[in-house]
Amino acid sequence: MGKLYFIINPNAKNGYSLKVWAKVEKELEKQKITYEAFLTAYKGNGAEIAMLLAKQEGEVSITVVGGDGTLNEVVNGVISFPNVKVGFIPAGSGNDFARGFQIPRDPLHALSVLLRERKQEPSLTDVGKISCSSKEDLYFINNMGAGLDGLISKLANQSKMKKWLNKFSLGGLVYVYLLIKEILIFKPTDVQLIVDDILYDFPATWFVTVANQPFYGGGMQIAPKAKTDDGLLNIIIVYRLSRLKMLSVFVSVFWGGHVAFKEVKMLTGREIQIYSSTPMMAHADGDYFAETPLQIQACQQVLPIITRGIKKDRRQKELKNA
Ligand SMILES: Nc1ncnc2c1ncn2[C@@H]1O[C@H](COP(=O)(O)OP(=O)(O)OP(=O)(O)O)[C@@H](O)[C@H]1O
Repeated sequence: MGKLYFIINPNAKNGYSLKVWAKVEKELEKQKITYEAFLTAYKGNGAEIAMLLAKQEGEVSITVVGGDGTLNEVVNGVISFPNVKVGFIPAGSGNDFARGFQIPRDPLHALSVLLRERKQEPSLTDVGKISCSSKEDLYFINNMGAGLDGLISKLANQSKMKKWLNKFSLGGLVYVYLLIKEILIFKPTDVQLIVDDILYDFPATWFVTVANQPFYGGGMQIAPKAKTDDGLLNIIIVYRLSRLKMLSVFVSVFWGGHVAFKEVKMLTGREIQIYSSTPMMAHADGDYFAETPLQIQACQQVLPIITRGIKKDRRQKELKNA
């Protein structure tokens, strides 16, 4: 069993992460568990710390205390090191990873699952790899999106209102506000997708989301059928619909009802190319990344993670098929 490392984003959810970490640290000391902790100092530092830790010989466990953005950094830092297992204690404002991988929201409960599960074989999760001409490849563990959601990620991350609302645990409202505002002015564009060598044309497209797990944007079920270890990415395309209907699609995403709209197309695939008539902004795990054109590839079961979620899902499937 490798040494336990923690990477904490002290700014996640406006410093709420430090309260979470204080609870976790107290419990680790109570249980006399050896660990080492690092606070990130700036954006991108989580990936650097994770990569340095990963370069050690033997098995290493790195647990993120923060939000999905810091987790994304750590995933990118360790992706080429199979000796690293990644854990997560949710302390951010969105926490979609925790939802999708069944990690408890309560810090001490999440820690007890982590301490138990790290003694077991890790679960292997798929991740997506995004390539484009202007930047290095970037991996995502939850989802990526191009179009309206990419634009909103960019605006939300720059927003002063999000910081202020986070003080009252209401940071998520910024996304709702930006979404309603942008729905009124956003200009949809024509999109061509190539999914596993098949070409699809989507006129007047609002967004294309590529998901590895069901949850997105702080609890919306964008891809209700997504599985994290099937080697497939779930693609959701929302196109050719009025601004008013776009609003109803958005509301219905909270319970996964958007799949019933004829303007919402669901596909699955391993290799996806996104082209658009005008460039679409894209995010990876909620952080703005680049613009279209983009290539996305599913990487099957490449990342060991410490969670009970995938194994529980698989056991249920095996029981159903027995
Ligand atoms: N010390 C730091 N200073 C500034 N930015 C940081 C730091 N550490 C991490 N980041 C970046 O801050 C962004 C947000 O972090 P994180 O996701 O952990 O918290 P959050 O926004 O509160 O939660 P969520 O992503 O779940 O909404 C990420 O893009 C991450 O890369």
